[in-house]
Parts: sequence; structure tokens; C-alpha cells
Amino acid sequence: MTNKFDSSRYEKLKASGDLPSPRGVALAIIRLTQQEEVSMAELARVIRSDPAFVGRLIKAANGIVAMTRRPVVSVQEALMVLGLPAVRTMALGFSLLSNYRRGACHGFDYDAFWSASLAAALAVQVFAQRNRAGAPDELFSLGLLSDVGSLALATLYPAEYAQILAEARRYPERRLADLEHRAFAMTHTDLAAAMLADWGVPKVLIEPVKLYETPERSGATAGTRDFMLLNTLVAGRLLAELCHAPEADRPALLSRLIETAGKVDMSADEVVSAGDHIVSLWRDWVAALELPAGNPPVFADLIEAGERDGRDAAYPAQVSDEADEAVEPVPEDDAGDSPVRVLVVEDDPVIRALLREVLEESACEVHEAADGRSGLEMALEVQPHILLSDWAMPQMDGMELIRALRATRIGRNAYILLLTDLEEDERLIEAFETGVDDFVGKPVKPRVLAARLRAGLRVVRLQQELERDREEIRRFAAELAVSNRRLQEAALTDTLTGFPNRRYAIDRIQQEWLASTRSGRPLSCMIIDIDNFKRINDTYGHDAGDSVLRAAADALRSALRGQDVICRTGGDEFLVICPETELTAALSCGERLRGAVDALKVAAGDVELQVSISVGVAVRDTSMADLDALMKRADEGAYLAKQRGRNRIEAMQQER
Ligand SMILES: Nc1nc2c(ncn2[C@@H]2O[C@H](COP(=O)(O)OP(=O)(O)OP(=O)(O)O)[C@@H](O)[C@H]2O)c(=O)[nH]1
Repeated sequence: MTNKFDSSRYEKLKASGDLPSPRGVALAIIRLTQQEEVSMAELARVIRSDPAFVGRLIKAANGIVAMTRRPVVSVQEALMVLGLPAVRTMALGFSLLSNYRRGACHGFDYDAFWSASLAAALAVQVFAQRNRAGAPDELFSLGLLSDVGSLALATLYPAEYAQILAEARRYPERRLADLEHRAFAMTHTDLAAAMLADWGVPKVLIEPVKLYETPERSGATAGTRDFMLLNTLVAGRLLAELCHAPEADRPALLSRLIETAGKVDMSADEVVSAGDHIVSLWRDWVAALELPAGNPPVFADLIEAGERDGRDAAYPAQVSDEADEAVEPVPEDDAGDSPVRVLVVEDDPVIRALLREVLEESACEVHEAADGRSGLEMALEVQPHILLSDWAMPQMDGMELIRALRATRIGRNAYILLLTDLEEDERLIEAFETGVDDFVGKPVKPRVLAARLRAGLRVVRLQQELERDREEIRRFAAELAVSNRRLQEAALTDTLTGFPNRRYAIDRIQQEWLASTRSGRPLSCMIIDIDNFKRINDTYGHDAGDSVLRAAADALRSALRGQDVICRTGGDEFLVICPETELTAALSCGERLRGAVDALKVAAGDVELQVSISVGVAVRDTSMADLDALMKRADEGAYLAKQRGRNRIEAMQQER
């Protein structure tokens, strides 16, 4: 279903003043950057009056210059690196981020929204650095603001939008966009596009926002700028979704991500290395902004899991093939034994024949084209190591060809030799600036050509070695990430029950405490202790005790709600963390756990052991100064349950 966007309705909303909009210093920055004559010094002065924005601006600038130069440390430098349009959209994005961290729409998770928007921002920025779909800094803002329409709907219609979000979650077959259109005569993507247009974001960046959820509706031709921008944004949003998705949904999302990345010149390997890089940048950002970091995947692990699971249907064939390739020896071609591919682009057939002769003597594999345009097509097809191009040619001349080629990934690494009879300094400087590596004067002297070719071959070989080293490092880093992850998991897991251990439990409940402080939502926990466990050990032996522990853990696991976390915190003691849960719900959940263990019969030799647990439940309340107070209250509940005869559940607080 295609929904029509009613622009007059948008105008009314805008006039109401209720749409999310930038404020304070950000508004001043946006106004200043709209003036043609604004001086950098004046702009820097306004920016410096907002220390939070200064920090974010410098961080963003460093994300872009990373590895290419020393870090940016001042506002002035950040302005130089980013440029005015990027600073403007960043001011916009970060102003909204600061001012719309909370709102009245209960079904809308504001923190999760910004966390996902930041992941998308960093993903499209990093992807753009690799595939050159657009200016990385512009794409950062594009990612950050791409879903701003949802925020706007939540701000404008808090109650209705909460209902719509609930309906979309309950009935996944109903498209959110259709529900939005039915209720508000507009969708979040339409609204985002209208808002971005209003804020002066260029049209070329608005189209992707309109279409990223339905890219199949775009008429853009593969390889064009529109196509690259749209699919880079689709890939960025998919990566953000992956960072927040439950484990079970990840393989299908990864498959879609790799398929989309393939459309914008990125291999599965690149997605993996970019993915892990994006996640580490994102962790930095969300920590700095105190946003939830979810549980982002390690991309190398995802690939490995896909392979371990027998490359199921959801797992893209491309990934497994690529992963296989990654451990294969370097192909013969790149090992330096096979011929170097040279593309000759020259309109004069006599010179072409002469060049071919010299090149074949140097054991090169020669390809020929008679003009710039067919030369470009052939270059993209044969991916030459060396391009030997004439300057003056019909259709597309040598300079245009070189410029176009240098803008592609394939053409970036080629060694380019220009044939020219014009050896004026200015012309040669122009040629070098366009991307030429060396030149050969006309008429061509075969010995000079052969000597220059040898110099070119040396560069090609060095580049190939460098690429092999890089590949080796990438593979090593991926392996290291996998073993680190395994070690980390082992350090945090209890081997007997498979539950997270005490270390993890403490860390996790601290995180949940902070999240509940931020969101104002409830937090409950339970302390569970197996009854008379010492007697089981003493009577039937330690092995029987272990079997009871394992059986109790299985029963607890199967009776637990999806959102709760259970950890083994001591010998026969467990902690259950129940985020966003009031006391009544926690008590009924605890009762289900107690019942599940009570129903157990564990065999110990000829006898069947009866097992039970005592459970203490507590909910965070205003009297609790810190997490210890919450744990203490749950502990007291468990103690009371023991006192009152065991196999019981108790709380020291009243239900509301
Ligand atoms: N089999 C086994 N026993 C363990 C393990 N870890 C701790 N224990 C034993 O668990 C027992 C814990 O007993 P307590 O919780 O102190 O007391 P209890 O017998 O359960 O009595 P109540 O808690 O009052 O019902 C001790 O005897 C420990 O030695 C383990 O990994 N395996």
C-alpha cells in the first residue's frame, strides 16, 4: 500500500510549534551557518558556549579524521575538518538528542531510540568512509536524524502513538507505516523527510530517509549516487537494528545487511571489520551520552555462529564463501607469480600495437581500449594493476578517465601512467593532481617505457604485499576477537549450571539500577536459596548435590520470563533480576519459579529427592538510597521464607 503524504497537514503541525525542533545554542549555530558571511571565529565562539556540543563536535571530527592524521583537539580545527553544512546538521541532531531524551509517550523508548539512531549514524559514516557513497560527516547526521519522524509522532500524539506501537508489536504482520497513516494521515518516514527539508537538509539526503524502509520502491539505478546513498542508509539502519535485536533474529538481519552492503560495493569481510569498528565507536558514544548500549554482537562471532549452525537458510551463502576465502592461501594472481594486468587506452592503433609489444616483452597481460569511455568500462571489468592512458582522446579524454577511475574502489589502487607529448610544467602538475603516478613522453621510446613500467611494477608488488599483510592482520584481529569473547564468556559463566556467575550478576544489576534511575521505571529482584541443601550433600554425597543444583537450574530456566536474568551467586544461591517489574508481577513470577522446583524429583541412587526453594523478593522504592538497600531487602525476604518453614516466597514490602 502506498500512502499519500498530506503536506498541508504538515504545515499545520509546524505552525502549532509542537514538532521537535532545535533550541538554544544549537538554534544560534544553525542560524549563523545559514549566513553567507559568517566567520569561523564567530561560529567557534558561539559553539564554545555549549561545552556538551563542543565535546560531541570534536568527537565527531575525530571519528572522521581517525587514522589519517593527529587528533582534532579544538573547536576551530573541528570546524575546518567538518565544514559548515556538517556542523549545522550535527548541531541539529545533537540539540534534538539533548532536548528529547524523555517524553510523554509511554510506548516509545526514548533512550533506545537515540541509542539506535547513534548506531545508524556511526554505521553510515563508517560505511561511507569505505564505499564513498557520500561525505561521511554528512551521512553521520543523516543516520542520526533518519528516524526523527518517529520521535515527532511520539511528541505530537503521545497517547495514540503508544497504542499504535503496541498494536504493531502485537501484530507484526500489520505495517507500522500503514497504522500511522490510518491514524495521522502521515508516516514517520514522510514526516522525517518533511522536517529535514524544513531544516534545509539537501534533497539528495532526504530521498533516502523517505525510502530506507521500502528501498524496493526507489527507481534509482545501481551504482548511481542516489542508489549508493539509499542503500548505505538501509545498511546503516540494519546494523543499528542488529545491535538491539535478540540473538534469534540476528542471522536473518546479518544476511540482509550483507546483501544490502553488497549493493554498495562492500564485501562480507568489510561488513565484519566495519561492524566491529562501528560497535566499538558506538560503545564510546553511548557511554558518553549515558544511553543504553544494548547487547551488540561481535561480528566475527556472528559469522562463526552461522558456520557452526551448518550455514542454515537464513545465513547468506556470500558470508560462508567469503569466510572460506579468508583462510585460503592468497590467490596466485596476488602472490605475484601471474602476469600483471595492464590496460592500454590509446586512440592511435599504431601506438597501441607498439605498446602491446613492449608490454608483452615484460610478460604483462595486455587489454586495449580506443577511447576514454570504453577504457573506463574495461577498467572496471578487468581491474588492471597498471593503466597506460593517452591524454588527448575522443569521447572522454585521459584526464576525465583518470578522475572517474580514481573515484572508484577499483581505480584507487591502480598505478597510472600517462602518455603525453605536452611536457609543460602546468599541464604535468594538473595531471599529477588528478591522480597520475608517472608519465611517458611521446613519441614513445620503448626502452624508456620499459624502465618506467619496471618502476610501476615495483609499486604494484609493494601494494599487493601490503594488502596481503592487511588481510593477515584483519584475519588475526577477527580470530583474536573470537577468543577474547570466549574468554570473557568463560570468566562470567558458572560451569555447573551454565548461568552467569556472581561477577556478572553484580555488574548487571548495577546496570539495571542505573537504567531504572534514568528511566524512572521499576526494578525488582529475587534471592533464591535451595532448602536444606547441606543435608542433601551430607546424606547423599556431593555428586547428588550437584545433580540437584543442575536440575533446579533447569527448572528455574524454563519457568523464567524472557526479560528476566538469572545468575548463580553462591553455592545454592541464585539472583533473579527483573527489569521494569513491579512487586506484584515479581511475586507471581517468583511463585512460578518456586512451583517449578517443587515439582522436581531428582534421582539419587535408589531414592528420589524432593527439592524446594525459599525466595525473597524486593522492588526498588524511594526509601532505597542504593542498590545494596534493594539486595538487602530481598535477602531479608529469603530469610523470612526460611523462618516461616521454607518452600515459600516472601517480601518485606507491601504490594501497591
Ligand atoms: N554439591 C554441591 N554443594 C555445594 C556447592 N557449593 C556449595 N555447596 C554446599 O551447599 C551448602 C549450602 O548450605 P546452606 O545454604 O548454608 O544451608 P542449607 O542446608 O541449604 O540450609 P537452608 O539454606 O537454611 O535451607 C553447603 O553445604 C556447601 O558446602 C556445589 O557446587 N555443589
